[in-house]
Amino acid sequence: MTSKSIQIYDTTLRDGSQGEGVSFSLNDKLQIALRLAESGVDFIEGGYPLSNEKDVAFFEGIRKHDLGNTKVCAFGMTRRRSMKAEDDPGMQALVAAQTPVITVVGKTWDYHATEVLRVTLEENVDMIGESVAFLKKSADVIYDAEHFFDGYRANPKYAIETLRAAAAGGATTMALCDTNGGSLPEQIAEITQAAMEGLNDYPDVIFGIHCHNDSELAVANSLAAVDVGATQVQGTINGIGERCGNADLLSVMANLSLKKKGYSVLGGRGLQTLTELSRFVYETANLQWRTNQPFVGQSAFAHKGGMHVHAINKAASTYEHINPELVGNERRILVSELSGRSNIAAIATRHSIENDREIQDKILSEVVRLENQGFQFENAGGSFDLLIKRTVGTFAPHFSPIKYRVVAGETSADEKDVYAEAILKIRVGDQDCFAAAEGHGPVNALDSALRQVLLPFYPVLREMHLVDYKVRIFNNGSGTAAGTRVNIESADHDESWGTIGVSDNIIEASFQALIDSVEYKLHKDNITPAT
Ligand SMILES: CC(=O)SCCNC(=O)CCNC(=O)[C@H](O)C(C)(C)COP(=O)(O)OP(=O)(O)OC[C@H]1O[C@@H](n2cnc3c(N)ncnc32)[C@H](O)[C@@H]1OP(=O)(O)O
Ligand SMILES: CC(=O)C(=O)O
Repeated sequence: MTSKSIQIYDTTLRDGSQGEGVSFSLNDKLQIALRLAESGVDFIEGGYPLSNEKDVAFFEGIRKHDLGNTKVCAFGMTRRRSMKAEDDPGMQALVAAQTPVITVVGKTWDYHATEVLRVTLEENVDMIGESVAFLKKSADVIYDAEHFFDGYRANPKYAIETLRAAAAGGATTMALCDTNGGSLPEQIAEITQAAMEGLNDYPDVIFGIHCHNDSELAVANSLAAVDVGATQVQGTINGIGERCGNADLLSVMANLSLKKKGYSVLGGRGLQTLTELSRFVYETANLQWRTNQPFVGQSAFAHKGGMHVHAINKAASTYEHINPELVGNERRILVSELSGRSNIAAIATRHSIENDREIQDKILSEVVRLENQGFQFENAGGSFDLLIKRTVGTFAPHFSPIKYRVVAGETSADEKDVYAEAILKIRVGDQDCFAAAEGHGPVNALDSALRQVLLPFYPVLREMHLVDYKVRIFNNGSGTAAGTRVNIESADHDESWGTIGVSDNIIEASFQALIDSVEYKLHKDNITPAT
């Protein structure tokens, strides 16, 4: 059976940028557009040229790149009331963007026409028809029917009349928008079908769907529209966008390709780039990853419960709806107080303890004991690795701390210059070594002092650096004072690893995490301890 190709219309750079906390630079926009084109999306809505200079510059910049089959669209609204289309600055800006496709949004809900635009219903229809006809002289036109589903429920005849005006003006695609994100899948299906019937004398017009996620249904609603014949889905990468966001195109594409029968996206190319694309957009937008994001999230295939891991080790499909590799993601096994032996065995294969139930039990009880004190090993793979080595008896310390002192304060009341100094005594081999260092803060000073002492013995430590430092205050439930948990993320050229420290004292917790981070590096590189 040949599959039906569904066009993927990405509006990360326009509707996505309307999400709270999202602000793309010009370079971010260009980089994301190039990345989207590499993945093979059909359309990239690059921005709103009437809105700001950055979006104008984006259209100038992106023209210099070959995007293959991907088409760039400029976005704008229909002409203003009481104005000819050709005189409207918004229309002129759209044409000046010189894109092969222009997407123009119009009002389809009678209430919006009269209450928001303050025009008669007839003038709104004229605004739509005339705007599309004017733009059509320069580019293909996609018509975004704003509030189509609410509009149809309020006044079906009028909503269809607005679509017909766009079709008569020459729009090739009717993108039906659930702008307020309040519709249910069955409503989307029924109203999309009604729209198609209302335009059945325009057989070349295709239908698209543009859903917002206010009812947490944007992906389901997009799929419902496809079920009844929509052949274009609009959305954003990671679902970023106005209010609760847009349909997450990553989930839409994965569901269409892997779950629903008979559809293909991205020209039939594999979906293995989706996870990387998701992370690229998060990083570029400087947004926190949504770890439990379906398909592409870090936790999407992370298994924690002991019974789950036990089953996964026998057959992955017992607790996985798809093979994570299909979307470029990976399986992760977590270790915690909820673990059974299976978690330990699965995660510790490189320690050759898969079949040693006694050692597995010992490790497990050590994990439970430490988690009781506030440790968490889910994001501290480096510390967990050392815990296994210590339990198995293969841990060989490369140094032992004897004492440290950290001082922090202000240099002068006037300048308010904050300083931190650390003094450290540690034993390396048979030598007691001292170091003193300054830093931007107490942890930075300690790190510098530690490196000062250790580098002459272990030059390989030059390769590693700290990537992230997180502090969490927790109450361990014992009724005593709150504890401090410090997580450090370190990296070298080929790996990153997390370590953890827990104490009543933030400096002590940080020092523990620092020590583990250095020991992990030295162990993983098989560096022999100095004598
Ligand atoms: C559903 C969507 O997401 S649509 C996209 C929404 N995105 C954005 O708004 C981001 C970009 N927007 C902007 O930069 C600005 O709002 C601009 C440049 C478009 C307009 O700015 P301003 O001229 O200062 O107007 P403002 O934003 O206050 O109001 C919108 C104007 O557009 C009119 N308008 C709104 N929708 C339409 C439409 N579909 N067709 C014609 N006019 C419209 C409104 O009536 C109002 O005009 P008025 O002040 O004469 O009544
Ligand atoms: C066009 C658009 O973004 C909307 O109606 O939601």
